Amino acid sequence: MAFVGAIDQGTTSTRFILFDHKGNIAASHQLEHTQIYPQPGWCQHNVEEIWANVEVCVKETLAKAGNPTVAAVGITNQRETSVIWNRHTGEAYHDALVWHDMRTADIVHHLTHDHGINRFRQITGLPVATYFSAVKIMWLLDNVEGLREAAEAGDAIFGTIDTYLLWKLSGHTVHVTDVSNASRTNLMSLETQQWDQELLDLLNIPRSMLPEIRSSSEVYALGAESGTLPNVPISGMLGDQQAALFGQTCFEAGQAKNTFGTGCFFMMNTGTRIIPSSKGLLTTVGYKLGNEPTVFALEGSVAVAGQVVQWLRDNLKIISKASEIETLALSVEDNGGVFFVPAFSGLFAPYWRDDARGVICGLTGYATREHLARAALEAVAFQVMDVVHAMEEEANMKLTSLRVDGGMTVNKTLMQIQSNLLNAKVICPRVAETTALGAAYAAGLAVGYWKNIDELRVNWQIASQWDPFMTEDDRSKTVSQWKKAIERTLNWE
Ligand SMILES: Nc1ncnc2c1ncn2[C@@H]1O[C@H](COP(=O)(O)OP(=O)(O)O)[C@@H](O)[C@H]1O
Ligand SMILES: O=P(O)(O)OC[C@H](O)CO
Repeated sequence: MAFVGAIDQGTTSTRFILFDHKGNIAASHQLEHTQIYPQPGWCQHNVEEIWANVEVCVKETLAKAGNPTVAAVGITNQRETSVIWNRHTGEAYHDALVWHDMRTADIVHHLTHDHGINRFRQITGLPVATYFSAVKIMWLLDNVEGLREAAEAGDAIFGTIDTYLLWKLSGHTVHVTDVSNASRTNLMSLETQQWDQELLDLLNIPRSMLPEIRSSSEVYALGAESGTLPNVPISGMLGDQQAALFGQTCFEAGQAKNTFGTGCFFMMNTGTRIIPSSKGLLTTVGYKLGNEPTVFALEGSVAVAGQVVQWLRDNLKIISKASEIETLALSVEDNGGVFFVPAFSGLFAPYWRDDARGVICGLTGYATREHLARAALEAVAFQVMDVVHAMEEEANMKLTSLRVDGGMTVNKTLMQIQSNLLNAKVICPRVAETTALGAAYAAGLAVGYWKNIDELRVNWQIASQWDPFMTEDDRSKTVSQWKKAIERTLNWE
């Protein structure tokens, strides 16, 4: 029996998962990698460590499954995270700058002041922010000695993590990205789906260092003969949030999902229409299957979700493992008046305020670590509520149900809080690994393992569902306190 594999290279960990034709998981292996924090607000990853983890995850998964036939492999990845390496030696010039790294705040202020953000939004669908790759490339070119010269000479090449992994898997030959990842760089025109020369000139980024932009589902390369996936077609690439949208089979305009991982990412399929946002959402590429028309999406990105649980564990040490947050939160009736806005990387959608910093407010002598744990979970749900409300205003509709996935969905208390705040059903599918599944689907479609998307629709089934129970009065009181807490984060930096 043949399987389709997916490499899911996330912010905190890397997985390789084998799926069968029904979308069931046959085997998987996962490894965490080091988060390097050289200064407050900075975060970088060692791409050699990530690549080593990919190789181990692939080997271990294949061994667990008894070394089966692999029909195709897809790649899905933390998006925007940027690395530049030497095309001859393969060595990275610097650790990858992670999507939530804020070292580029000055570049952003300069660009916003001098050029305004509207031109970027018009062309790429994104505001100028520390989040996207363009300013990370500029920082690397300006701060790593000799790098600009190497880039201009054609020796240094850029990639998001999809591109880097494909380049490694192909035996250092193929330098390609997919249109969903390219749409997160702030350098790609949504209209042409090519790099935009006006923006490249403005930012002084040499075009020759950028990968070729291709669809999300086609054979890009065969795994190198000497590698861990010899001659296996690498035939799907999607940014991880777009992969989750695809894995959740949100194929129709209006269908939406929210992924609860390190951050939270709400995304709604908008069909073949590019819908500009006036409410602080991102207009982005959903996916493109081979030669079919590109499908677009609107996204609400929240920088800190599961990361706040890691922070309570690693920095405050009030829990020793992530699951303990639920036990603590459940041991109190409510948040005891405590509100926690984890604006560790400023605030992303719908606010886009890099001057914001985290606050814990409403503290009295009554507050305990249990209340803080509850406030942390509520913060995740409030942030998702904010982006959903922005989407509802933008699209003039009310969301009645939300498909969810990601590592935090094991937390049933969070799912119930989310349902209450949204006043909508929250639905978790049978296969919770929707990100990897989406990449596997893209890869399998390209090689005919699945014939069409109708074959994928039947694989999506409900595993659990949460219905709201909260009075409108209680909801509006707590939401208005959350808004006051948000106000207190602003104008800090
Ligand atoms: N029981 C839990 N309750 C709350 N958060 C959890 C729980 N288990 C894991 N998490 C959080 O989920 C996140 C991992 O989710 P995952 O989808 O694997 O993230 P990513 O793809 O961003 O690496 C971590 O930030 C972790 O703190
Ligand atoms: O790896 P995740 O799940 O934290 O996702 C990160 C996003 O792709 C950042 O845009």
